[in-house]
Amino acid sequence: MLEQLLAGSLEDAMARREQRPYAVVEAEALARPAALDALEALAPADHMKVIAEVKRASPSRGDLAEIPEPQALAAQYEAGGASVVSVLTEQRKFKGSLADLEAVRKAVSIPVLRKDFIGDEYQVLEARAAGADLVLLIVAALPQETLARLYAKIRELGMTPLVEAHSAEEVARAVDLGAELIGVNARNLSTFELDRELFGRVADQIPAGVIRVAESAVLDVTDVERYREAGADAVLVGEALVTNDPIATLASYLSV
Ligand SMILES: O=P(O)(O)OC[C@@H](O)[C@@H](O)c1c[nH]c2ccccc12
Repeated sequence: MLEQLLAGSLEDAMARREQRPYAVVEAEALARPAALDALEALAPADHMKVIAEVKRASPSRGDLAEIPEPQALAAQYEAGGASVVSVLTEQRKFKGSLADLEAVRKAVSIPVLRKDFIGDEYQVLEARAAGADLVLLIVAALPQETLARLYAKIRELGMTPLVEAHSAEEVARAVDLGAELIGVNARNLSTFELDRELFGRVADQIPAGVIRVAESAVLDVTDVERYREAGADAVLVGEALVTNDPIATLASYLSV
């Protein structure tokens, strides 16, 4: 499934590239004001930080919410105290788009993450051109050399890579890249199975000074407490925020 998701995102990107060549998007990316400092926004604090996700649907959970105005939801996230807004831009299964990201960028002044299946520099340029400050890199999706190349490209454009792992081996590869922001996804993107204990098992492998994000399967405040006890600096939450009152839900998570 992960291979199909990546192949679909790359195919969609190559279709856009026919319309908007590399050099055009590169010029747009370079003309943007500097990216916001995501490491500062997510720096460890005396409470859990939240990366709040704009997420309409997923292959594992189906349709979640319509979100006709992603910018309005993102503004609520910011008002509710989120540190970063994550925008799913994958179209086929998550029903997102780069237009969502652009709309969100205009509506908030906190850092914005492009969440997609990234495998090519062109997608990184698109992210910056649309106003992203962070880009997700999924270790399981790519060989190490490709990850290193994309990691460097994201940094070169002033953005922060969020490097996502789903096993001890993948955390080691994220650390090898020099990642300063590592996400441990409880959901296996190949099988969609959840492993809620994974974060706790691998957290100690993440060096001091690296920001640790627990991703997926936060359904209530007890999940946030569990991740906090296991050493998470931040949680990345989608479903629980798009299916409940985002402001009240964020308030409860930020009290942890
Ligand atoms: O909706 P949830 O269970 O709160 O999960 C959010 C986020 O972790 C999830 O959307 C996610 C994590 N890694 C990904 C990679 C691709 C697509 C989606 C994701």
